[in-house]
Amino acid sequence: MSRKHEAPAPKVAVVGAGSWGTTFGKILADGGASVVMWARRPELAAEITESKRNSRYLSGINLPRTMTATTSLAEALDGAEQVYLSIPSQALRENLADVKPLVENTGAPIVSLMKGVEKSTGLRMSQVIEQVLLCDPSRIAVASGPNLALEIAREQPTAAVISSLSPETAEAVARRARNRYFRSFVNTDVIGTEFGGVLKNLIAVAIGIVDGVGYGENTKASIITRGLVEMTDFAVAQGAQPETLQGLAGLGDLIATCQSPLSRNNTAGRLLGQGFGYQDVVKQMQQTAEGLASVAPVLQLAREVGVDMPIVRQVKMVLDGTMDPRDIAPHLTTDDDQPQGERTQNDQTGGGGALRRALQRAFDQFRHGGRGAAGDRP
Ligand SMILES: NC(=O)C1=CN([C@@H]2O[C@H](COP(=O)(O)OP(=O)(O)OC[C@H]3O[C@@H](n4cnc5c(N)ncnc54)[C@H](O)[C@@H]3O)[C@@H](O)[C@H]2O)C=CC1
Ligand SMILES: O=C(CO)COP(=O)(O)O
Repeated sequence: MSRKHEAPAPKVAVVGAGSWGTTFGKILADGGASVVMWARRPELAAEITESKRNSRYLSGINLPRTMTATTSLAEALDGAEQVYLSIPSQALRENLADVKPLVENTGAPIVSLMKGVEKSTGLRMSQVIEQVLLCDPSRIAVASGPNLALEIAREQPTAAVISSLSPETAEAVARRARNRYFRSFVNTDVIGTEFGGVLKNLIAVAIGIVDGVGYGENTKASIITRGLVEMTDFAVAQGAQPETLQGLAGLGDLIATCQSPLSRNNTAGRLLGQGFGYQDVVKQMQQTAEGLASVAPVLQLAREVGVDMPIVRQVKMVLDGTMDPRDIAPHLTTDDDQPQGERTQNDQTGGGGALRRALQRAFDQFRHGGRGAAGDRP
């Protein structure tokens, strides 16, 4: 009996073989793609290719047979239909210089899986990609959401958001990045989607700190709730749509990261709360905790748009060693003695926020041919 001719699996590339890059590679492979990872270390590339394992970052997980890895960036990117980037945010720019000539003429979507801002510039990862690759922003997408790598690697059902200024790009990526345990929604609010991922890390550090101190659920719920207000105020002032912060990339990721011991940001905060200094915490962390490097640039951006972020400010003071971790809670909302309303600063501008949102929405609809921008759409 002759075998039916099957179309070859489309090739996708993932740059960075840490916990998230490898997990995302598995998501893509389980969704039907042929995945080539780029790893820095030859022994890790060999382990992924030959043993279908990444024991350092994903202990106990079997990887699909359609996943391989190489230390050659050219080999990884050659013929890739989509390119996913998953390295620490502070290392993106230097790595993109090598990626640039290999993707210049391909038109393949470039997808950021990262959740940090560049310390030296305050730029989001999609902005760094656009700046270094000099590519059309409609080629760039970002993925975010409540996505703790190890849970997904264990195939626990999870949702994410893929965001791009181009709905077509977002949809193409979302179609590739889905399988029986992973569902991708789409939106066009790149600013909100990216900042959701960056900002929840900072609140997760705060939660870790109060956990380390030994405070309980009231303190943590207060920080999570007021943290979401801070996240929304900040992101909206940067041009995000508030709905995005209520979705998977905001509230969803905030919940997951703040309550999971798997979170590295949460873990780093807990060590700070237990009394370890910043340098000791960095030494003890085996994996990337993006929040630590994002605190200063986020506060700088907040100052520039006149948004107060009391929780993030206190995290910085703990990191700097100028605040005892036990003092973080009394300053939850403000140093001001005056009682404050619970609403966001955005709402307290007497309708200015609503007006800005309406204008932004109208602008986005115009830009995207009458289609709405925000909201996690399946
Ligand atoms: N682990 C998770 O659950 C999730 C992580 N993310 C984001 O994914 C990004 C990557 O994080 P993870 O994979 O978790 O970190 P990780 O610490 O597990 O792995 C980082 C990877 O980057 C490589 N790397 C380190 N420095 C490098 C450099 N200078 N140049 C090139 N490669 C370098 C490491 O060798 C490693 O393969 C971060 O922005 C993180 O916020 C997003 C969602 C979930
Ligand atoms: O982004 C994440 C979950 O969505 C992972 O959080 P951590 O980087 O704190 O581990």
